[in-house]
Amino acid sequence: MGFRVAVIVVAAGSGSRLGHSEPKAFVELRGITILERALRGVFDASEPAQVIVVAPETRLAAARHLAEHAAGAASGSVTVVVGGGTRQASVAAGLAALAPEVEVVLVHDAARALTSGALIDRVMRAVTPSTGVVPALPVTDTIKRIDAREFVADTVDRQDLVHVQTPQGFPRAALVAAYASADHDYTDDAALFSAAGHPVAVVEGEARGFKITTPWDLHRAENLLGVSSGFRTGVGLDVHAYDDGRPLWLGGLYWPDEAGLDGHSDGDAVIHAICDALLSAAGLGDMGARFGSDEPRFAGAASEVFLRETLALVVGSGFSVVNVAVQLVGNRPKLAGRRGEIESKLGEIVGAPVSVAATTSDGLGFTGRGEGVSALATALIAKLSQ
Ligand SMILES: Nc1ccn([C@@H]2O[C@H](COP(=O)(O)OP(=O)(O)OP(=O)(O)O)[C@@H](O)[C@H]2O)c(=O)n1
Ligand SMILES: C[C@](O)(CO)[C@H](O)COP(=O)(O)O
Repeated sequence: MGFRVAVIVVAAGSGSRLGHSEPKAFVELRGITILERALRGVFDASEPAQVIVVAPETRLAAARHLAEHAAGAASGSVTVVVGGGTRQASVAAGLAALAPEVEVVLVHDAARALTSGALIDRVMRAVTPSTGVVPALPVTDTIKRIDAREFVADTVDRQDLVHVQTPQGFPRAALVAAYASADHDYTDDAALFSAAGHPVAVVEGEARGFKITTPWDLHRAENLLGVSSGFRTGVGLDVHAYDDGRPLWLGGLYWPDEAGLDGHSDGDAVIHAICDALLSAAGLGDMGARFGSDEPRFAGAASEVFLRETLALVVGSGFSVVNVAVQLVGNRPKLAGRRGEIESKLGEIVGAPVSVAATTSDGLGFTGRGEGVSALATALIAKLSQ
């Protein structure tokens, strides 16, 4: 199938101002990478397009995988190419991969992860055989020019100022020619296109199309995606008898010189209670239903495995964990000395704060008689908007 339109999504930047160790487009924004979120907007546009993702050399396979995932059932084709040392070089690499039949090219920053399909449509429709298009919004702050000493030199009239976003759309032939003759680096494609003598029209941008540049922007995007249909709580209880012949695993830690806990897996009551709390909060049943004790692969299993699988189920159902609290009831082991260790180990797996408390039952009941332990956990999770 031939495409009239191509969308080049530039994702090869390092994101130095964001300050993460991985390239910015591969940083997660509420469990989904910035690149995949940007691509969802692209695939939401009404006209199917050739989508060209420009990625860092080290992330080509990941970019392809994310793009195919974002495409889902949408029609469109995905091409992934290696980016360059500047945004402009990355766009040039994308232009070199255009399919022959493409007439209109949109260039879009992966960093504008929340841009809607509607804005992409608006830009696509406004491009003519001779005119480029940029989405723009009015400047709302007062703009000052400053001097070398960082003193205010003057106030700029903002009446005719806008700030521009992406995608920016262009007629293919004129854009390719403008890129071929560009003699210096421009901060956007429209500037390069204008410098080659072509007109650029403005369409209305959108507030959610802001560029994720700094940690503050990422935070803002996270908040915008935030909770859409409220919080849910869950509760989980687990009980295990002591077994002197087994090693003790509790709270994801190994406890030397302590009697172990009986069970089909390693008997880690703290983790099991947390798994049940998370599953119940998400309405996903319980551990028995999900990780049946009749399954040989769970015999003697480290309970960390259950927690990781539980998390995948919860997150896969569109939830994010807000926090987890768990209390152990038992005479041994004494958790206090290793509380921080447990909280940080489990918090890392859960991706949210986990607080751990412990108590004895004052000699009462099976825990008081030293026959075993029980653990009670609660979880708070939030449904995310997609
Ligand atoms: N060599 C580059 C530089 C930037 N970009 C892309 O251009 C878009 C806008 O760039 P910006 O947000 O400034 O990203 P970075 O250059 O990665 O950020 P920084 O300047 O903070 O390092 C981003 O989607 C980025 O991935 C690119 O593909 N290739
Ligand atoms: C293309 C752009 O996003 C339009 O606003 C912007 O110019 C990119 O600039 P940066 O310096 O690469 O962040």
